[in-house]
Order: sequence, then C-alpha cells, then structure tokens
Amino acid sequence: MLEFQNITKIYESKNKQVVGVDNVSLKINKGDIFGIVGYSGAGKSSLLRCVNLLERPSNGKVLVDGIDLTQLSSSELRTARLKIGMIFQHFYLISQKTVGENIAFALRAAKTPKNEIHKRVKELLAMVGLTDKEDVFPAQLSGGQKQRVGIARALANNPSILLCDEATSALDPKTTLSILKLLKQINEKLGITIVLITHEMNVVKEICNRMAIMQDGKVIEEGAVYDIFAQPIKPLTQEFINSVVSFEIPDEILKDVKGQVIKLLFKGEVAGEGVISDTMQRFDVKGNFLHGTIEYIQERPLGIFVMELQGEKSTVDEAKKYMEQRGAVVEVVKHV
Ligand SMILES: Nc1ncnc2c1ncn2[C@@H]1O[C@H](COP(=O)(O)OP(=O)(O)OP(=O)(O)O)[C@@H](O)[C@H]1O
Repeated sequence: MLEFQNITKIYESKNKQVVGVDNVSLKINKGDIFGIVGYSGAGKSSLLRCVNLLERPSNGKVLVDGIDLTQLSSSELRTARLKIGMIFQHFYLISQKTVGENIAFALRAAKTPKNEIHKRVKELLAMVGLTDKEDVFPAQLSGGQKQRVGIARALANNPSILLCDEATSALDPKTTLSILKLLKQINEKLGITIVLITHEMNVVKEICNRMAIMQDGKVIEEGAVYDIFAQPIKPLTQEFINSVVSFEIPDEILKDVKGQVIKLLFKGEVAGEGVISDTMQRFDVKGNFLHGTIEYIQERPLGIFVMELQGEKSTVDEAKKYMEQRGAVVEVVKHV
C-alpha cells in the first residue's frame, strides 16, 4: 500500500515560494490503478515525484507498505527505489544504446548477476511484445514501441509500484489504447500497483479503478472512478467528466422545453428504460427523451438519460420519487 500523509512540496525560486503540493493525504491500495487528474500546474508531477523522492516533500510522509521513505538513509532509499518503476511522457531512453542494452542498464544498476541479465532482458521484451527489437536503437522505433521499452526497463527489477508520468500524452489515440492495455495486463498479471498522472479523462476511464482530482496543489475530490463518473461533485471534476461523457443539453434546446427537465442515472444493472416506461404507465405524466446513453466504466454500465416531464407538479414529484425507489439517481436540470 502507498500512502501520502500531509504531503506539502514548496519550491523556492528567486526569493519566491511556489506551493507545488498543498497538504495532500491519499491512500492507494495494493493492486489499484490510480489516476491523478488535473490541469497543467495542478501539482500532479510534484506529487508523483514524491513517491520515489525524485522530489523530496517539504513536509509529510510517503509510506510504502508502512515504511516512511523520507526517513530512509540514502543506501536504504536506493534499495527502496528499485521497487518503484517509472515511465515518462518522453521515454528517456539512452539513444546510443540498443533496446536490449537500455533494459540491461537498469538490471546492472540493481546488481543483477551478469549471467542472468540476458535471460531477463529477453523475458521483459517478450512481456512488452518487442521480442524482435533487442538489437535496434531507440531512433528506429515508433513512439509506442519506445514506451514499451520504457515499460520493460521500469519492470526490470520486479517493482511493486509503477509510476506513469503522462505516459501516453505523446502518443496517438490508437497507440495510447495499446499502451493502456499493456499496463492493465501488467497490473493484472504481476499485481503491480500503478499510479498514473494525466490530463486526459479517457485514460482514466479506460484503465483506472480509483482516481483523485488535483487543483492548486490540493486533492479536491477522490474515489472510485465509477462513482466519480456517475456523480462528480466539484465543478472542476464535472468539467473533466464532461470532456469524455457529456450530459449537457444545449441552452437553446432547454429554452424551448415546457416541462421539468431531469437527469436520471442508473448505476450497474438497473435497467433504466424499464423503470422509465413503468413510471410513464403508472403516473399521469408525459415524458420526452432529450438525451440517452449507456456508458461502460470499468466494464460496468452507467445509464444516463435526460428527459422532460410534463404534468401536474405533484404527479411529477411522485413519479420522480417512484424512479428513485427503483434505483435511479434523479437530478433536476430545469425547474418549470
Ligand atoms: N522545480 C520547480 N521549481 C519551481 N516551481 C516548480 C518546480 N516544479 C514545479 N513547480 C511549480 O509547482 C506547481 C505544480 O507543478 P507540477 O509540475 O507538479 O504540476 P502538474 O500538474 O504536473 O503540471 P504539468 O502537467 O504541466 O506538469 C506549478 O506552479 C509549477 O510551476
């Protein structure tokens, strides 16, 4: 388990202090794929770099399996860091070394016995699907292949945590998906906890099970990805969710709608259409669909409907209550 306890990172620059991370406490469970989301300057990189103390926090503790890394001696920290792999947006491969040598470099740094290195390099290349690229140089690889080498290098010493710093931001959407798939496989097969930072909600939607949203150095919202997608609380979180799953109805359409407009959420297996049609039969209200979609988040369906309800106010209220009893989350978008 990885835990940040009251982490603050202050940068001193030109007689000025910049707060990169502001008193963040977070728990990341073993086996999580945890996404940290925020706009540029929110403090994501600063926080991620506190995990392996690439940035030393100005205050607070970083606990990995209960051990506070900030209290370790430099040799203890070197050993602890071997169990924390990291990949980067711009890969940082050594251009004069072949793919195989880039990976072997990480193994040598961890004092792996010489006679085991080549076997391990081959294993790692097979794991990331680059068996035939051992002897080529990074310049001969595509961006996605370079990131695969970065992943192989990060996994060389069997880490328990993998940190991903905007790992797919330099890649096209199709390559991004293939790298995310690989990361998910690694998480499932090897049980490695993954912490990734990104400004792309699609990345989070694709592979993360839990997430935190950062703004001005603080974590403003955190929880299960499914729950946050279903009911984001903070306006910034809503903005990020809307970038991938838009529930907004344009004002021009709302303006012409006569009845009350409601948003209905049906989580998991609750069959939204069935509940809505039962409601229309039971109550003297007329419903018009303005929007309807089923999103799959973490392979779990989330039904989202926006509809206009026309009828007596008391009947409309009863109809909404009935839908809530049947498992819907009802939110009024526009009162009559
Ligand atoms: N080495 C540094 N010296 C001074 N200020 C820094 C340093 N690194 C980061 N900062 C400041 O700390 C704040 C948080 O930056 P950080 O890079 O962690 O944010 P971020 O969310 O990762 O943004 P980005 O996605 O652009 O990297 C910003 O105001 C930034 O200017």
